Amino acid sequence: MSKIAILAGDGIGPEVMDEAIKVLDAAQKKFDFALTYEHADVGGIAIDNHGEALPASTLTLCENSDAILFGSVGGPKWENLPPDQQPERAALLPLRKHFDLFCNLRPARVFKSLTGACPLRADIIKDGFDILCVRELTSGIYFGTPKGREGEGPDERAYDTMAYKRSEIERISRKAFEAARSRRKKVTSIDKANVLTTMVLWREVVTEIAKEYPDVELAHLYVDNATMQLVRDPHQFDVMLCGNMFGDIISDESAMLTGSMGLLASASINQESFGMYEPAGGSAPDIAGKGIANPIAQILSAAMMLRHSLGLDAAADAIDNAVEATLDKGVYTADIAIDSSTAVNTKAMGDAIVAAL
Ligand SMILES: NC(=O)C1=CN([C@@H]2O[C@H](COP(=O)(O)OP(=O)(O)OC[C@H]3O[C@@H](n4cnc5c(N)ncnc54)[C@H](O)[C@@H]3O)[C@@H](O)[C@H]2O)C=CC1
Ligand SMILES: CC(C)CC(=O)C(=O)O
Ligand SMILES: [Mg+2]
Repeated sequence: MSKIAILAGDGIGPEVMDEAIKVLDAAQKKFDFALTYEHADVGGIAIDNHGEALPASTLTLCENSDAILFGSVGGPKWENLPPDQQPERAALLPLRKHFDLFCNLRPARVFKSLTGACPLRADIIKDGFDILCVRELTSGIYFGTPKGREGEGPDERAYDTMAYKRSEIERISRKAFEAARSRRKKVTSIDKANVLTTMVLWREVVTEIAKEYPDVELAHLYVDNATMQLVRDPHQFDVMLCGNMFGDIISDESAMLTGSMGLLASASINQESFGMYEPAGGSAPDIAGKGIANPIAQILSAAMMLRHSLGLDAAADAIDNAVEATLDKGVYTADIAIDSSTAVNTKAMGDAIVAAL
């Protein structure tokens, strides 16, 4: 019996989480394993209910669980709080840091039946694409110190620090090369070594680690070129190895290439394979409460949880296949439907995936 901490969070989080739990329930019946769920507040809802974005009780629940299934946090209601009290900075980043979830895996591939939802020309995606963004998640500019704000008037200034330790680059690089070994054996490291000293070290260390993996090809790209190459020819990429901020940006871009932000799952894992599983997108305040969000990113994140933290590969594969079969049947939420009059809602998409499973 594995215990799952369910942190649905804000905006569309609870809506898509309900569907992921439905799919996990169906997978348990089919594959004969047992999960227990315990729900806790995180993010804006936790600020409203407990006065802080990451209550101690939520953190304790996560510590006592086998994995965390996370929705999303943040939204306009909490945007005017002091920055260090806002859901993203006071809950999401501390959770990642607390559990040392340095390895963020964000797989983006175009489903055959969704090539029409990809914003690229048909001739560019005729060969499809299958990219794994391996993003460093607990360091870089999101965590570097000092960060702050000082002075006033025209001299007022604000600053953040981008810093990486050699050991941090080494461990995420190894994850990228290991992942590439079971894929198409190519790592493209994304940096800005022509301008940033941190990225000079990044490139040096990635190049050194590559020597441990002579069977894997290594290429380096500056991030500006990489974002351009991604829309010019996504098929050229296998594993994209990125620091925290560049991976954040590249993964949103690759999500849209698959057809929608609502399709991109992610796993945030530590060295012991403990993980938090979360859609790559956010709380989507523009569609929250309407019941129309695409639950697939949350459902595929749940599948990643079964695979990476619970060793239930067959069940994870079955969920992946059920999602693909559902899309093949032409069941689309509004974000991926070419003809919006045929779009189904969040719940109907979840039901269709359960039926396919
Ligand atoms: N992991 C997390 O909890 C994250 C939280 N955020 C927070 O979420 C809030 C909104 O951020 P945005 O920049 O608007 O990014 P967002 O990812 O929430 O939304 C961007 C666009 O993608 C669409 N979208 C996202 N998920 C979707 C889904 N499942 N189905 C259909 N459409 C979907 C939204 O409707 C919106 O048009 C902010 O407070 C932000 O800080 C943003 C990213 C990650
Ligand atoms: C608070 C942000 C770092 C969350 C985000 O945009 C992400 O992880 O993709
Ligand atoms: Mg992001």
